[in-house]
Amino acid sequence: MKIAIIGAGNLGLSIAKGILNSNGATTMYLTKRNTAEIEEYSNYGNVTITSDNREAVKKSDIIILAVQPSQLENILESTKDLLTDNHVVISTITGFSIAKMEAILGSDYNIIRSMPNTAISVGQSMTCICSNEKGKKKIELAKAIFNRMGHSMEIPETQMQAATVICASGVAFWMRLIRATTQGAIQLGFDAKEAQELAMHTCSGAASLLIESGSHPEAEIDRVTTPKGCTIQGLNEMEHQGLSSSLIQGIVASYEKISRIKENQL
Ligand SMILES: NC(=O)C1=CN([C@@H]2O[C@H](COP(=O)(O)OP(=O)(O)OC[C@H]3O[C@@H](n4cnc5c(N)ncnc54)[C@H](O)[C@@H]3O)[C@@H](O)[C@H]2O)C=CC1
Ligand SMILES: O=C(O)[C@@H]1CCC=N1
Repeated sequence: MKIAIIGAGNLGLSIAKGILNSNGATTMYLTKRNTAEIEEYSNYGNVTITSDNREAVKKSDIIILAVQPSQLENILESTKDLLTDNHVVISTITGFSIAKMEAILGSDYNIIRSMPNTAISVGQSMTCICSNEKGKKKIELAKAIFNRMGHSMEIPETQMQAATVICASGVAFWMRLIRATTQGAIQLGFDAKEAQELAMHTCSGAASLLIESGSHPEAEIDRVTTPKGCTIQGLNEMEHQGLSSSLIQGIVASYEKISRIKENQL
């Protein structure tokens, strides 16, 4: 696959790392206005660093857009004459609807809208995707690309904002939970490094249990909670303090915020 990543910033570079780690591209173009910061990527034999988006589009089949929302329109305008039937345009831009992209490009091109998260750099992103009418036949290709770097799910575009909160912002939410657990572990006597190791591997193991068994979280909780034991004591105290409620309220607040962003109107 010949892949161009237009906008090699935080997310664009995370995607580049994920693709490189999974040997997912025959050639890759990474574009950025000032390329000095990403020169190191040219050490990979198949990667070209450039500030020329037109060259990247011309020489690639899969165009991954990872610029800030305000930069997208100009980029689409300045490259649209190069697009062909073979191109698959994959946007990662938060809040930029397919209708808005079609208003610039027209509806004759394969357009995929995606919401990966930053764990894509380590091959563990939960990525939600949807497409325009024309792009429907490319959804499986897009899923195959993202499945190399984690897990993907096709969703209706109307759920994209909710997916942004749960999957993209979700990385930050889980980080805070891991940090809080780490702080608790330090209070119980572990040093900071040990505490983080215990917290993150326990978190990863808990998620793996659900992924591999397919069981419900409460079923796994029942396996851990000894009657009159320490787990139920801790869990109930967390709930008295509003653990589940604060998480749900935070998720809803995040969703309300993203829903207020003007560009999100479909
Ligand atoms: N799914 C997720 O977890 C996240 C998604 N996002 C979304 O990803 C997009 C990118 O966010 P970040 O990577 O944080 O932004 P960023 O600002 O780090 O990266 C954007 C990059 O685009 C480059 N750029 C600007 N104009 C350009 C042009 N004309 N041609 C080529 N490159 C150009 C900039 O130099 C910069 O390196 C945003 O639209 C944001 O909404 C952002 C953070 C997390
Ligand atoms: O915080 C934000 O608004 C963006 C969208 C998802 C991740 N970062």
